Amino acid sequence: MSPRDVVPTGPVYDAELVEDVPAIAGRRRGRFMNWWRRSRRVPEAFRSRQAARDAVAWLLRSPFRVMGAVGRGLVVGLRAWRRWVRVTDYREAAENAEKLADKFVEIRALTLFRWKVTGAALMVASVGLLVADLVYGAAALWITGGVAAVVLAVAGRRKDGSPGRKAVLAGPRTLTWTMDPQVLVDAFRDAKLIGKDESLRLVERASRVGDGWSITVDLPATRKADDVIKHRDALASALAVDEVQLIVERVRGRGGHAGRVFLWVADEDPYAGPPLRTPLLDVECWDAWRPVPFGRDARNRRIDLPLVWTSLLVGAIPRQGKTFATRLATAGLILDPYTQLYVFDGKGGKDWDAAEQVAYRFVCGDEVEHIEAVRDHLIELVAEVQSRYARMATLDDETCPESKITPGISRDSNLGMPITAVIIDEVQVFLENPTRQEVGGKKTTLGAYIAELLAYLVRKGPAAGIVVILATQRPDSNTIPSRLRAVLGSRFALRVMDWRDSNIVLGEQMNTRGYDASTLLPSHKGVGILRPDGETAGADVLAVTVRTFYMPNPEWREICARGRALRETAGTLTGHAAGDDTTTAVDPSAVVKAIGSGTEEDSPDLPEPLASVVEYLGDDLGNREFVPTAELVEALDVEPGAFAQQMGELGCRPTRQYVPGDDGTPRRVRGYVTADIRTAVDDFGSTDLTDGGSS
Ligand SMILES: Nc1ncnc2c1ncn2[C@@H]1O[C@H](COP(=O)(O)OP(=O)(O)OP(=O)(O)O)[C@@H](O)[C@H]1O
Repeated sequence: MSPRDVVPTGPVYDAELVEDVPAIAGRRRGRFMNWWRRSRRVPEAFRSRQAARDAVAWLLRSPFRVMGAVGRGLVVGLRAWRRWVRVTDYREAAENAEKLADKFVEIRALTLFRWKVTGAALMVASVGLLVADLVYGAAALWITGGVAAVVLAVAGRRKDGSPGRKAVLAGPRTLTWTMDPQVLVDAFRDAKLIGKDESLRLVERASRVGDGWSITVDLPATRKADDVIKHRDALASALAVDEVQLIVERVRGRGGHAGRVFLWVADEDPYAGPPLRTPLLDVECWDAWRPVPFGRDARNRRIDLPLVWTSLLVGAIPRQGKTFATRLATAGLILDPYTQLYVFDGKGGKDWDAAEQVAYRFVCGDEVEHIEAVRDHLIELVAEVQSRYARMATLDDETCPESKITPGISRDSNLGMPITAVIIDEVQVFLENPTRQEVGGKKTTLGAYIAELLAYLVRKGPAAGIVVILATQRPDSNTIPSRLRAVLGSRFALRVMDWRDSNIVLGEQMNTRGYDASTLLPSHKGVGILRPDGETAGADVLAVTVRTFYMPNPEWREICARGRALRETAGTLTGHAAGDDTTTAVDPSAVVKAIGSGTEEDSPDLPEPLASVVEYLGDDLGNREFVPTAELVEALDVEPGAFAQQMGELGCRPTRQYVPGDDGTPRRVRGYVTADIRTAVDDFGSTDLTDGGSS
């Protein structure tokens, strides 16, 4: 740089301040916005930015809407006048009665008369306006024009149901219906949830709740809230929002009834955003008897999962958060030092290795020796359940009021009946093992025997303090036999392949009740449908979509380490974690007797669509005589022609029978006699076994 490049400047002082006007203005604006959002004086509805934006848009649009209404009013007025002047009603009546020729002269005279009336009225109006203009000046014309515009705007306002004047709104209607509930009524009609002539009754006005709008409505008499839940996606489509944004719940108990619906429409995807941290990390220990914090629902309410006195099945396709969800439920039990843990991992990765330091029994792997070890531990536990019942019978009524474990019993080390949790990840690895073995003189497979042992523990164990948690990435009917599935109390389905798998996890016909885990988005990791055990949760809702808390490996390890420290302090560290893997000697015949015949071969796989029909009907297969084809086609979501053909090939031919219609009068419909379906199932079973035997 040459000296010529240096430019002379004035003196520069230390700490010279430069007034930053935009920054100050920005700060003031920020302060004002802060005050606006927090002040109690500003109504809740005005605090949201979206509401403010909407109000401004509404204001800006209103002149155009008025002009539009005036234009429509003009057209409506002209049309009405034309009908009147042409005596259209009289003319049509005469035409209908085929007397137009007779009445022609009369109609013509009336038409002429009405034209004259029109002419006279126009003359009077023009003269009146002229006089008013002369006497009162232009103001009279303005006032008359204004009044006429108001009259025309009222006549031309958008009214529902009038042909050609139906509101057509673009984009999401979420905010529109908060101002004009008629839009909500239209959406219900479009979704066919209410009839054309029916309407809704608003129990409460639309209001802001969390990051969304909520409203409670009463359906017309005879319409059911359950149907709205079932057809939630149709309503979401009519409201032009994604179905994950629309929450529909029945209002139950006091103030609720079968036709009262609570709707909540989220501003945006409620399951997006950063993962949620589990509150268990903030506690030193947890009481296993308390429901474990599991996640949050769309409205950000915490969902807790009771585990004692129930069992849990978690199902999902891979990489959706199944192991994470299972570990979350387990974490609550780990943080209770009085809980005994049997941890079996069929995957054999490192997902569960941290639990080894707290587990009473621990198996990780999918080799035969691992599966046999699991079987032996389960046999040990079945014997323990029997022993617990025997010991509870000897306790006095004060310690054990019913034949059920209590918190006091579970923590009394002298009684030796702690809450014992069996956690099995990738349970299909154990249930599908085909190694033949003989149990109680009958031939079976290792997998089938494990299924029987688990079914016993799930059925009989809860009252004796046994909690069974099973997770599988193959929630199909062959993997988890129905006799085991049927007794599992709580269910959690993350995303699965199709509605059948969803029903296998959540329970029969849950898709037809509006709960289908195959509709969850792949991007929603850790989001699933929780169907809590009705007995323990006392929940008002049948099922709820939950975004589980996120507990990655470091936090999981921290919880396990904390669990170990708690057990060391309480002196409850036993079994595998304490380096003791000796299995208690058990009399196998007593176990076989306990689980009953329990060692049946699995029933053969039925071909589709018979398997789905049998699954859909469940107990109804034995209880009902006839099932309409339309019902099956809708429930199974199949193409009617192909369905009838496949059923025919399996020996089920449709017949016609009378069934009660919606209004109670009998209707004759096509359908299948359940006896035929049962015969087809039996026939298939015997053929399959014969084939199997001959091969
Ligand atoms: N609650 C959650 N919030 C956010 N992300 C999650 C949550 N739960 C799980 N995930 C993400 O999903 C991924 C898969 O989770 P996880 O390992 O539990 O799946 P999985 O169903 O057990 O898979 P696999 O069947 O292969 O074992 C995790 O790596 C994690 O990043």
